[in-house]
Amino acid sequence: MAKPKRIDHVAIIVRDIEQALCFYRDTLGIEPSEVKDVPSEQVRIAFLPLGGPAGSEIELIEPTAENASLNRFLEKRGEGLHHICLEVENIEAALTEMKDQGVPVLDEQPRIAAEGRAIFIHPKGANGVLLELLEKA
Ligand SMILES: CC[C@H](C(=O)O)C(=O)SCCNC(=O)CCNC(=O)[C@H](O)C(C)(C)COP(=O)(O)OP(=O)(O)OC[C@H]1O[C@@H](n2cnc3c(N)ncnc32)[C@H](O)[C@@H]1OP(=O)(O)O
Ligand SMILES: [Co+2]
Repeated sequence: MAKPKRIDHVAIIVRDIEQALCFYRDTLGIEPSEVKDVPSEQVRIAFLPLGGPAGSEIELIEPTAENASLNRFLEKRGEGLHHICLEVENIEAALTEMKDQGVPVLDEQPRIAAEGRAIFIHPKGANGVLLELLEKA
């Protein structure tokens, strides 16, 4: 069983990363390790690490204009929790296991994520929460 090892990140969708950093960095005091564009996902991401190497991250995601799905999310629901990412040992094994169990996965193959390879599970298969399973690079 491809049991997840740990929470890798909790992703919060925002309209403007710089504005969101006024709270997460300047008020809460969590220094971003990196802010970068991930063109394959049409997003800009800020990583806010907590708890050292074995810890987790808050991931602020800002969709680019082209990302219809995430912009629809912002229109419908506003800013807020977007997905939770769980680290797995082997992403191919996790994908096979999810498909064998009839879980609605959004990927036929693992996709390139910011820090490894990932698959997504549709919220309808995970009690209303979008789940990302990630094998770290
Ligand atoms: C991988 C790179 C990076 C990293 O960590 O390294 C990232 O994490 S990038 C993150 C951005 N990428 C993704 O989110 C990829 C996976 N997501 C998708 O494929 C879509 O967003 C999807 C399929 C979850 C929803 O897209 P769709 O076009 O089907 O959206 P709809 O507007 O039609 O919504 C359908 C239905 O689902 C609800 N919904 C949508 N998003 C979420 C969500 N994040 N959490 C919970 N529920 C969600 C939406 O409200 C609709 O429900 P309804 O009751 O009909 O209103
Ligand atoms: Co993510």
